[in-house]
Amino acid sequence: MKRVGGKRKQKWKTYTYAYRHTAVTQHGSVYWRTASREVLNHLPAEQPLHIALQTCFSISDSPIWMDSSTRAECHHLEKSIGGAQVLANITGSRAYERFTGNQIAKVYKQKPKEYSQCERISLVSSFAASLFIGDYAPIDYSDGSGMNLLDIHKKTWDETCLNACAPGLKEKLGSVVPSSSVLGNVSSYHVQRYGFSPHCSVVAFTGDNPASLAGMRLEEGDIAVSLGTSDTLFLWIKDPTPALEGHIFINPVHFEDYMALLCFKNGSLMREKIRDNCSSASWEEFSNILRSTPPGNNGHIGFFFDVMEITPQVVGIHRFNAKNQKVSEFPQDVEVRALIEGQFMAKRIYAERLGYKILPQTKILATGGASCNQDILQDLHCNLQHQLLQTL
Ligand SMILES: Nc1ncnc2c1ncn2[C@@H]1O[C@H](COP(=O)(O)OP(=O)(O)O)[C@@H](O)[C@H]1O
Ligand SMILES: O=C(CO)[C@@H](O)[C@H](O)COP(=O)(O)O
Repeated sequence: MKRVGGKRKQKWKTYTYAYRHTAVTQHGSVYWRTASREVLNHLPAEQPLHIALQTCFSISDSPIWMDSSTRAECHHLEKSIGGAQVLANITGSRAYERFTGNQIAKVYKQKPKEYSQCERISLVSSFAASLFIGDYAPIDYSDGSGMNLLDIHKKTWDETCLNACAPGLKEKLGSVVPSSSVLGNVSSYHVQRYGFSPHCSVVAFTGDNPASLAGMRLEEGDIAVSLGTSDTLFLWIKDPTPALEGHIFINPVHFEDYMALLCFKNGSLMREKIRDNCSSASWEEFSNILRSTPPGNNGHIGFFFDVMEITPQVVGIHRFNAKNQKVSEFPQDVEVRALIEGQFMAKRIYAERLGYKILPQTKILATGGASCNQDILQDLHCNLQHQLLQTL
């Protein structure tokens, strides 16, 4: 809403903001082929985007956050900057395989021709914004913090990190802007083809986790848990202390502040696997089991990492009985409870290890696909032992 008119004659004029649907997966990268800007600037209203843009990408399979094949590039980046902690102090995170700088370094190494044919690299968020404004959209501070390239204090690209990843990267990345920046109006393509108002403003797009922090109106002291494909835990902080575990991003609401985030890769896909094995592929049955088994699981505990976990870096399924003996399987109902309790216990332990305090007044807010499941939420509540608000 924007107020127009003088003090006496106040009117409120409503603008449509293409703002609500800006939450996209973090860390993924899109490689625009040379001369694509021209195409983007003059999209023909009679063509769908996938036809109009079909020649615009120099890499056809864009890497996404689930890729963990860049260990060598991570080592190289940390070595170039003086170590993992130095990198974390500058960019908010030690080198992570899914972080975009390392993904770009791999593209440059394995596909140098395609890299040189690329004039612009977008994140998934700035890519989506580009489609709306009909031009290359800048990367926003918050999502840009998930690249191992941005100095989160100076809010500029770090030259040493850029040079360690690939040549000519600064030009290909363009500028970075605060996450709440208005980028411009929606392009004529959207006005003509989809009937958008030509006055519709486009705000910078950002990653799903920063957008959740903004959308959930998180206050200092609150903790948010996202139960999507990945599980994440994040909070609003003022004084960042980057560590070798977890991430610090620039805050999407107040860019002088920060957000701390922990990411767990074995989230919903792991729960789906146990649901399929132990509760006839039914969430209802899964919930029945959670309701009919006691908190604490009579001392049985399990850690389930189907794929290499991010926090902590381990893989495999590890079950322990009440006598703390490692066992190879559990009865199905014990397995379901062990999974959920193990996942939420890990969140609490890792959050506390990083110094995040869960106080009596702390609100725990849950979002993401699995937050529609009251029984999973109940367990989250038991494990974090505080007031729980479900927001989406
Ligand atoms: N009733 C439910 N109980 C538990 N998990 C659910 C339920 N419904 C959906 N989910 C999970 O939500 C996940 C999708 O979450 P979502 O936030 O949409 O994903 P993303 O983070 O990729 O956008 C699915 O993988 C599914 O396992
Ligand atoms: O890698 C991270 C956060 O650092 C993930 O949380 C991605 O942002 C993907 O999220 P979903 O697929 O779970 O939405």
